[in-house]
Amino acid sequence: MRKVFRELKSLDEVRRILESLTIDLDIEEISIFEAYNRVLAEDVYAKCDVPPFDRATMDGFAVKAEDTFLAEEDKPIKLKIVGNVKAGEVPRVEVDRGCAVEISTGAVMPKGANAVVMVEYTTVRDGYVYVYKPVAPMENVASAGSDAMAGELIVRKGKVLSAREIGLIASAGVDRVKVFRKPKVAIISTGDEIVEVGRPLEIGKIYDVNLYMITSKVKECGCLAFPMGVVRDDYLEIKRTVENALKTCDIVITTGSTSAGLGDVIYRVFEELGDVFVHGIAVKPGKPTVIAKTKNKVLFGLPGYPVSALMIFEVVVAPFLRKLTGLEVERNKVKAVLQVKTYSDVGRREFRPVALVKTGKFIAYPFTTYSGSVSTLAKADGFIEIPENVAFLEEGEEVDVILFGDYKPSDLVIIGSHCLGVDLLIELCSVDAKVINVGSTGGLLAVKRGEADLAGTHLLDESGVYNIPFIKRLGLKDVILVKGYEREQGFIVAKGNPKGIRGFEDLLREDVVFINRNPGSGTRVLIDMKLRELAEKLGLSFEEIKKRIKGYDVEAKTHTAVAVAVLMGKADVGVGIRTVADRYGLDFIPLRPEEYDFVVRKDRLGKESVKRFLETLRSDKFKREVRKLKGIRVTERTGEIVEFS
Ligand SMILES: Nc1nc2c(c(=O)[nH]1)N[C@H]1C(S)=C(S)[C@@H](COP(=O)(O)OP(=O)(O)OC[C@H]3O[C@@H](n4cnc5c(N)ncnc54)[C@H](O)[C@@H]3O)O[C@H]1N2
Ligand code: MOO
Repeated sequence: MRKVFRELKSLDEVRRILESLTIDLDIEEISIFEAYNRVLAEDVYAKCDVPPFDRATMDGFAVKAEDTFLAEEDKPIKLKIVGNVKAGEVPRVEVDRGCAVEISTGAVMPKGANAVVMVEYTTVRDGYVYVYKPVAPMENVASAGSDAMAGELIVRKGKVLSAREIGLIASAGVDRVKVFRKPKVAIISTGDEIVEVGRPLEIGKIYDVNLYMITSKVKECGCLAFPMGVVRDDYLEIKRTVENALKTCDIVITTGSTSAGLGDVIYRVFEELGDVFVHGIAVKPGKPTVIAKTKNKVLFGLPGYPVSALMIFEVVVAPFLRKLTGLEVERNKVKAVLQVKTYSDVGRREFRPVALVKTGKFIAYPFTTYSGSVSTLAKADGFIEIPENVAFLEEGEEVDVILFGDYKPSDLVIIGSHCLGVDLLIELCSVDAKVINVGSTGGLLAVKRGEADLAGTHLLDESGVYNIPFIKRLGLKDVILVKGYEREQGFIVAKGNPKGIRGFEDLLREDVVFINRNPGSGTRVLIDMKLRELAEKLGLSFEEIKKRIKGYDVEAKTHTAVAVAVLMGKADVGVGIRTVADRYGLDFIPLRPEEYDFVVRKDRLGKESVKRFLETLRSDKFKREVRKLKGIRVTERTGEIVEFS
């Protein structure tokens, strides 16, 4: 019988349990060269005085301070130079009344002297030094032990050693320290479909993401990472690998095979090897997380989806590891304004990756992609937390964004419709650009609000004109349109066009399955325009035509998704750009060119990054390189500025 099954625990409860859990780590002695970011396991005491002697802190003359009291700028006092001491030397002379010894910074103060006059306030003539300014006793002198005294406690046990502590420890003559051993963490990926990067990818397989991603996170938390590779979805194999890992490691992290569909392999393995105390957390993503403990060891079973695995690592595993390694730090947070109304499941705390744009204040763009999207993670600057009892956050609401790392604003912000041509332009102009893909309309609105410097757009109006009607309709002022390039739109079909698709009439055939695009996309406008024309030609209503097309209701959100649907045989035909068809080795039947243009705010035209981007668009280099992306074509209008009122 299972002890627990999907009794979802709240995140707070899971954190509380983990907080009370410790792993005893033994102690090792290491050189201070290796001590950075390690946790001291013993108090460190100074072996000598720091500094070890009274030391001159300035270049000048060691004197008896009382000899200088009457010195004035226009009435210097005169002292006889009786010798000199350099840093590292044992002084061979003493300073008597009326005498001075030339001394360099860091040198031992000669007997009898109690202050140093800086060389700037002296002149030397005929074996005498003339002092123009009095010094007080101990002025420009650091006395022995003033930093630390021999036997003094200088750094306490538990301290995470930074460069500053290591410097202090070195000054006190301590070259080796006792620290806690770094926790050893094994990382295991599971799944029949997962292949280690570097191997060939067969159909149905995907490259491992989690092994590499989680290994990096483990290191970031100051632990020793032991990536153990990919294991098939097989109870015995997974059990054997986890058992093996437990022999040498303190913590084992698996990803995948947590969900009910697979008969809860990880749950069963963990239960066999330890005590499962978390089986499901009321969070999104990452609900199927399993956590168990055995004597002095902890097992984490993270869900397979990379976004889920990473988020659970961030909010559950990382705090636990960082407490062990002493690297615990408050996460960096910024306040931001939420750009769009964001829905969430009530009953689960949701973590939503966001991209940040700074326009005086921070604007947060939530990602709507599902937990499998790895590019989301690379593009996100951080994430927001939506509480369990909240069904949505309003547009404009202030949110806390927990940063993945340090946020650095980009030089160029492009928000709009995704295009491989834009990726190429950015590569060629080598500016630090942030690209947020929210579709053409979203891009125009972002330019209007000033969040984006420019937007890439390809909106076809029913009048047959691209972009300008939309710019006007959406009320964009003080912007210019820069003509971009043409993208060839057409039917994307399987290699060899097995269904013999030639035109929109073919979509009405019984044996043809279509894949549509989302409303609001330029492609959808084109599709509907063509279908209206067809309806007129056949004397049918538009509604009737729509009903007769199999798959009209199935909408893909991107060109790529259309191509993939065709590639996987889910649809026979869709409409998209040639570049994508080409990339997936699919056939392409051209329909008409689409005008992909850039809308730029006038107040950003002087910005270096914007200038570079537009120069690149007009460059010969772009013209040359863009040919490689079949289906994108520069025209004689590329780079032309279109002003309108
Ligand atoms: N019927 C149900 N199905 C699913 C449920 C559920 O409650 N009932 N939960 C869903 C949720 S939520 C999540 S999260 C996942 C968790 O499933 P698993 O932990 O079993 O993960 P897998 O099925 O093995 O993988 C999910 C997904 O991620 C890919 N993956 C796995 N490992 C890796 C890796 N190392 N690198 C890259 N990608 C990886 C895998 O191919 C799958 O596409 O279950 C849902 N289903
Ligand atoms: O728990 Mo899953 O992680 O929602 O995607």
